[in-house]
Amino acid sequence: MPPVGPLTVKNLNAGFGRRRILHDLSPKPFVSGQICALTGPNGSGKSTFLRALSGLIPSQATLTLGDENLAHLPLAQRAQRCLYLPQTLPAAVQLPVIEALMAAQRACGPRRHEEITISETEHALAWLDRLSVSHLALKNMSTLSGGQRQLIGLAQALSRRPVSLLLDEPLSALDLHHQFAVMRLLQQETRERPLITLIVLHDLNIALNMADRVLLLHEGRIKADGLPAEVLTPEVLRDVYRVHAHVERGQSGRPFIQISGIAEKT
Ligand SMILES: Nc1ncnc2c1ncn2[C@@H]1O[C@H](COP(=O)(O)OP(=O)(O)OP(=O)(O)O)[C@@H](O)[C@H]1O
Repeated sequence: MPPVGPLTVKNLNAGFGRRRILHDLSPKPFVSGQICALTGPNGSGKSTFLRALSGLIPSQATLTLGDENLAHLPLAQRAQRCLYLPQTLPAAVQLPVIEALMAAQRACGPRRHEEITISETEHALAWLDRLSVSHLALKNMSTLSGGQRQLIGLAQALSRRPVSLLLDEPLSALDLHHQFAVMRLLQQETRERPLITLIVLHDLNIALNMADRVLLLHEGRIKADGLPAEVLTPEVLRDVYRVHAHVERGQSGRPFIQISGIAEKT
C-alpha cells in the first residue's frame, strides 16, 4: 500500500453534554510508518481523543487524512480509515475465533457474506499465528480470557486493512510475552504497510523504547509531543504524574524510568 496521510488534527474540541474534555488540541501531524504512544494520567482524555478521531463521538475539529476531509466522510468510511480498537471487546460473541476473524476481513471489503474462500481462511490463520494464538482458532469467542480476547481483537483490527490504527490500551490484559510480541508486530506492520498507529499506553517504559513519538495529555490538553526521550523527562513525570522519577540506562543501553516516590501536589 502506498504511504497515506498524514492524519492532521487541528483545534479538536470534544466532550460529553456540556462538559468539555478536550480543549483545542492541535498535535503535530501523525505520519504513516510511525507509532505514536498516547499517554497521560487516568481521565486525561486519551480514549476520548481516539474516539473523536474515528467519529464515534462528536467533536469540533479540522481533521484530514492526506487530502481527504474526514468530516465529509460517512461515519462507516471514517471509522474504516481511522480504525478504533476499544480496550475491551464484548464477551458474549457466540462465534468460533476463526469465523470472527473472517467476518472482520469481510466487513472491510466488497466480498459478500457467503463467499468464504480458502485464502480468507489462510489469511485469518496467518494472523493468529503471528500473534502466537493459533491454538484458539476453533474456540468460541465467548470462552476466551480477557487477554485472549484482546489479541483476537487486535488480529481483527489488523486484518481489516486500516490506514490508521487507533488502539486503546491494547496491552492492558496481556502477559509480558504477548506485550512484547504485539509491540514488535505493530512496529513491523506500521513500517511495512505503512500505517499511522496511535496507541494508548500506560507503561511508559514501553512507550520510551518502542514508540517513535509520545503525545502526552494532561487534563484534556497537550502537555508534550515529540520524541519519547524528550517528552518523558523527570520534570514532566513530576508535573503530570506527580512522581519522583529518573531515567536510567540498562546494560543494553536502553533507557528505563525508575520511580522513587510520590511528589506532593504543587
Ligand atoms: N461516556 C461518557 N460520559 C461522560 N463522561 C465521560 C464519558 N466517557 C468519558 N468521560 C469522562 O471524560 C474524561 C476523559 O475520559 P477518557 O476515558 O477519555 O480518559 P482516559 O485518559 O482514556 O482515561 P484512562 O487512562 O483512565 O482510561 C473523564 O473525566 C471521564 O469521566
